[in-house]
Amino acid sequence: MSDREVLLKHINDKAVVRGRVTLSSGREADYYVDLRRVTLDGASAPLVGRVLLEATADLSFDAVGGLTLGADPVAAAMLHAAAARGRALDAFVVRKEGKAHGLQRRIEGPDVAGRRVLAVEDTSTTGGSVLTAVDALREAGAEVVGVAVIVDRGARARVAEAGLDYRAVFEAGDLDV
Ligand SMILES: O=P(O)(O)OC[C@H]1O[C@H](OP(=O)(O)OP(=O)(O)O)[C@H](O)[C@@H]1O
Ligand SMILES: O=C(O)c1cc(=O)[nH]c(=O)[nH]1
Repeated sequence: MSDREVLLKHINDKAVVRGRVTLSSGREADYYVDLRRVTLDGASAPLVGRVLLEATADLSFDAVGGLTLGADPVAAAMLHAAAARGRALDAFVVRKEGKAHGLQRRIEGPDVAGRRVLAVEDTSTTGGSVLTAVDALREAGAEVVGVAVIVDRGARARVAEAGLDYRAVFEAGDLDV
């Protein structure tokens, strides 16, 4: 089985939860994909890193990250998968709000100004979270080369409308829901 096929099995086995749920956007849905149960799972996270590197192999970027919290382990998995291949890839974390103390940074990690970066998410439904990260990155002077997510739940059109290349490893229809 390919990494992508194994990852799909892990998502179906560990992350798909059926039942009425309120989503980040306030919308209601009949299932939830709790990808933190995959991206923070020791057996699954390496697959996430490799599969997302593969899905974005034709894009040129040297830092990856997104809006905390869902994006954080995705970026870390990609960083480690890249390092295992001898590729230098930094990660960053976009805070939901700026920090009032310390260095008051909205984006943590190595500086992104002037760099080509990839914005990631575990899952994207309306695209609101990832586009918030994109806005913060652009404000910080980064060039966002695209958006990559593990599971797309419908954000493709909105992200594309924002002029961004959108890579989703899986669509909702690929899942056992
Ligand atoms: O495309 P959207 O409509 O923005 O929804 C997707 C977002 O919802 C989830 O995060 P959540 O807002 O639950 O926060 P968390 O990452 O802090 O858990 C998920 O990790 C995405 O970030
Ligand atoms: O839209 C969301 O908030 C959302 C959907 C989903 O399936 N999983 C998740 O973590 N967030």
